[in-house]
Amino acid sequence: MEFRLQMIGTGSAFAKKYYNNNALLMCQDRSLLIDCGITAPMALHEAGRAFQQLDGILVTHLHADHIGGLEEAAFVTKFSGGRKLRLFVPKPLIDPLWEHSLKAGLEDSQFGQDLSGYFDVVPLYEGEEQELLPGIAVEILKTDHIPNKDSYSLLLNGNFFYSADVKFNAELIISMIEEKGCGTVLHDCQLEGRPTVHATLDELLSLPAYVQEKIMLMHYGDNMEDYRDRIGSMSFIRQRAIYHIEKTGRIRALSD
Ligand SMILES: Nc1ccn([C@@H]2O[C@@H]3COP(=O)(O)O[C@H]3[C@H]2O)c(=O)n1
Ligand SMILES: [Zn+2]
Ligand SMILES: [Zn+2]
Repeated sequence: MEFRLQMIGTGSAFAKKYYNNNALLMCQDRSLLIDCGITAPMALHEAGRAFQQLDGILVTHLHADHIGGLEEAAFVTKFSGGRKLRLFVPKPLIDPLWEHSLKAGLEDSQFGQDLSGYFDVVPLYEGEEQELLPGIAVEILKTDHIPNKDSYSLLLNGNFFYSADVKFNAELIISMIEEKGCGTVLHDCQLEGRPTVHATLDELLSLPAYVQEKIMLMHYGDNMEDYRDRIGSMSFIRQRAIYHIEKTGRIRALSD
């Protein structure tokens, strides 16, 4: 199935010019947010949308640029009288998301003793393709980001790879293209400095050109424009532009 994608933010964790790297997926009249960082409430608002209009939110890992907006999402949907949002969470992250991130703000003896007080929680499991919206399915892939912290990349509709936050892993990227037949790899990117917890630009530039051609870079720093001519055969995905994802997993811009 085809779908549309709009990055409401494309910035690295501490970027100021770009919002947190969070993605809106749209299919028919439904929409789902991949990650909901600190800046997501403002970024969604600027994209002309509100949490109450979403059909769900998916969480890839527990850094604040990916979950820091969930308290607002919970409160505004809970008290707007609308329906609960579906919250798609890899199973191992469900308890820590509540206990270590959201409980302090959301625990309420009347309204919320756990995540289910605010969201319809849908656990995601490795090795299973699960439907997020009619027309959009996901398989979560546990990937390496921070030692001993669970973090997941996403394979959407079997042929669109969304890295979320991950260290460079050439085998993973190449297998997504060669074995899964991915039309697009949307990858996080640390533009400068030595490798720490993200793929660096230099590491991604070590990939063969036919692989780079399928890579779009996200989660970049405020100085992204300085790198426009230094990204080989890759390209940058643009904040707030709307893209069409074809049945083949290939991406094409629909708007600026
Ligand atoms: N071991 C770590 C852990 C975190 N960090 C920085 O903190 C950010 C948290 O969000 P992120 O998007 O995963 O990017 C992380 C690094 O910039 C880092 O540089 N090294
Ligand atoms: Zn991040
Ligand atoms: Zn992270």
